[in-house]
Amino acid sequence: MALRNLSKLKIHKFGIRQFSKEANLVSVAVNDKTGVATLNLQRPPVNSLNLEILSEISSTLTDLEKNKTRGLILTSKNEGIFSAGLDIMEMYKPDVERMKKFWTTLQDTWIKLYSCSFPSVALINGHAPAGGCLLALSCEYRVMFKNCTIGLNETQLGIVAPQWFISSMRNVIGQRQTESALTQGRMFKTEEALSIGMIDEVVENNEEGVARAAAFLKRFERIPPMARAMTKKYIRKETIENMVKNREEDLKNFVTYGTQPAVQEYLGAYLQSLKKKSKA
Ligand SMILES: CCCCC/C=C\CCC/C=C/CC(=O)SCCNC(=O)CCNC(=O)[C@H](O)C(C)(C)COP(=O)(O)OP(=O)(O)OC[C@H]1O[C@@H](n2cnc3c(N)ncnc32)[C@H](O)[C@@H]1OP(=O)(O)O
Repeated sequence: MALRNLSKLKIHKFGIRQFSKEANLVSVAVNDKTGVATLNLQRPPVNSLNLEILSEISSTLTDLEKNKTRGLILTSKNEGIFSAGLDIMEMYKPDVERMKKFWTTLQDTWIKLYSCSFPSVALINGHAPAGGCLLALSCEYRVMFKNCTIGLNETQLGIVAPQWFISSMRNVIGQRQTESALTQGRMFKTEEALSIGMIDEVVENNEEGVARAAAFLKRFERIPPMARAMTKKYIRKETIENMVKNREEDLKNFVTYGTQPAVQEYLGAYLQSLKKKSKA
């Protein structure tokens, strides 16, 4: 059954039900027995995050919150790529009004994911550069496939990861590792990411990944949800408040900095290198 609004969702016992948003850039499967929702990113070819998919992720998170979901598994329908990060086309030769809407929607999505009351796991079943890494870092637990890469590679593109991207990483792997990783724009292989605590577990395949994600969520079965949610809120409060307080300035920085000729040149060259690679 396709539903436009998950808030109309009625939970039946047992079974898994699939829901797709109107444009189908994400789909949601709710396990009626556990109340756990799996949110699949499905924007071929590489789940790059443009305005439309971010809007769908954002509204899905609102719906899941309203429906008191018991947990979230964030993953990709496109095995091999979790998400290629922000869609560079949103930043290259941009229409400034759309660019503003795009960034505001990214901010909203991050706030909702970072502060969601339910436990969240990223099942990283493929590469997760930049914005893809940000989504994963915003969850509470990360399970990752072998032979993939993850990291905030912005400096390699000649752009700067905003403060809240940096805080999201620092809160997981600490100041020293973050400084070293971000100044180099370093992408970590799965085993390296595990060794610095950027991810929590390595899995062989999707079945094992889903099982490990479910096992993490099960840890909260007997923890009163309100106590859990308040604790998470207190722990993440400072990071979220900093971002919310500065979001207007962050938007201004993004537009001012992102439209500079030197930055546009870097982005253009990077896009070319991606295209050449895919044609080789
Ligand atoms: C002072 C304060 C300043 C504050 C603000 C300033 C700046 C803002 C900072 C903005 C932050 C941005 C964060 C980001 O997320 S930027 C995006 C970074 N992403 C990447 O670098 C990933 C690039 N992609 C890859 O590495 C690979 O594509 C891959 C994900 C590993 C997948 O590899 P593969 O399966 O081999 O696929 P292809 O490489 O062949 O790609 C297929 C297809 O998709 C296009 N594409 C790939 N990634 C993106 C992308 N992120 N955006 C748009 N398009 C992308 C690629 O060009 C191919 O297209 P064609 O088929 O047309 O050739």
